[in-house]
Amino acid sequence: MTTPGTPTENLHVTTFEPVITPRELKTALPLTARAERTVLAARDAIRAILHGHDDRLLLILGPCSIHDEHAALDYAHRLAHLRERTRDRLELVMRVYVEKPRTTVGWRGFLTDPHMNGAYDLSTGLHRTRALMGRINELGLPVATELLDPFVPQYLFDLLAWGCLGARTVESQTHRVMASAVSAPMGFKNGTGGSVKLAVDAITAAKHPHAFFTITEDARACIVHTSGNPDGHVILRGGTPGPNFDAHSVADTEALLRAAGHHPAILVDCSHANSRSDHTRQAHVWRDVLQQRARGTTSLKGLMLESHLHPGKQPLTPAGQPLQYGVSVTDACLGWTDTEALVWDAYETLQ
Ligand SMILES: O=C[C@H](O)[C@H](O)COP(=O)(O)O
Ligand SMILES: C=C(OP(=O)(O)O)C(=O)O
Repeated sequence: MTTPGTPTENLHVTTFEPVITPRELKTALPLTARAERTVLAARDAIRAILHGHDDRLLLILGPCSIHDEHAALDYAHRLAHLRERTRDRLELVMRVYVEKPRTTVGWRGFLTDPHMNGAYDLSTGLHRTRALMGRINELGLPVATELLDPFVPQYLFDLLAWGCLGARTVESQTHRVMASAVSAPMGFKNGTGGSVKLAVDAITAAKHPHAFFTITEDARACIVHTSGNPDGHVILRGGTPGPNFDAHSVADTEALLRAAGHHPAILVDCSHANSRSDHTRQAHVWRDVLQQRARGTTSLKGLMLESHLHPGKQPLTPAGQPLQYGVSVTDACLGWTDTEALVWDAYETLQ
């Protein structure tokens, strides 16, 4: 649909394109009874871990970004199997990140650009993402993702066990008020500059009631009033000054959370600035945090790992050229063999 030109508006808009409504998408790809059980049980388990009623560890593992459903399901089958074998001590959830926040520009994720060619076929991205998240939940494996576009939750978030605001949006009021409406527990990353206070402020903001513009199930513009999200927690991911997974940083974070009146619940992201963007260093971060937890730091509730079927990353190839199977196209990831070994390390540490 091209835009009518007027002298004062839409000067930089090329097209408006109609999109399916949330209700139509959910009718085409409904939440099945099995998937609903996965979502509800995982949300309860994660809340219990965060609030100290369950002393298992929350592990959020998976690719930096989804770009290929087959590889994602291959990974999901393996993780679902591992989840079953470790569930007495660990709560395993899969990272299904489909919208990527970029520092400047770059591929913006499977939902936004599913053909990876700059066509921005968001309608197909929505369908394929909902289908994929549904199938992963059907395996009994809960889904975690980052909230980026304010309209996307209406289409997908009945399938979500855990959500987060990333380091680039944690200070954004738009995203904080959106988080206040999310039914799942929400993690808040420290800012890219390293400020943990931004994450603590985001927890405070998201815990409060808010009102904001969004769309209904039938895609009518509306104002939604929220009651606030009571399950916010900090994710330490390091920042410009360096990593922040060490015992001092964890103690400082705990103090900030308590001072703001929040339950001290902290996850550590082993990737990003905590690994200095070297995927192989994630193992060191993981083991260090497990040792802190074993020494009695109970505010450490879980870990996040960027992990795929095969280690490393690959550049996006020119159109038509095949990509390597199961290798990240965004941040470098650990491969499956190392991932499995780290999960068993966590299992043994929690003995
Ligand atoms: O997690 C992924 C990346 O770190 C994030 O999307 C930023 O990527 P960029 O700095 O390569 O744009
Ligand atoms: C973008 C991500 O992380 P951060 O917001 O910490 O950079 C991510 O986890 O994919």
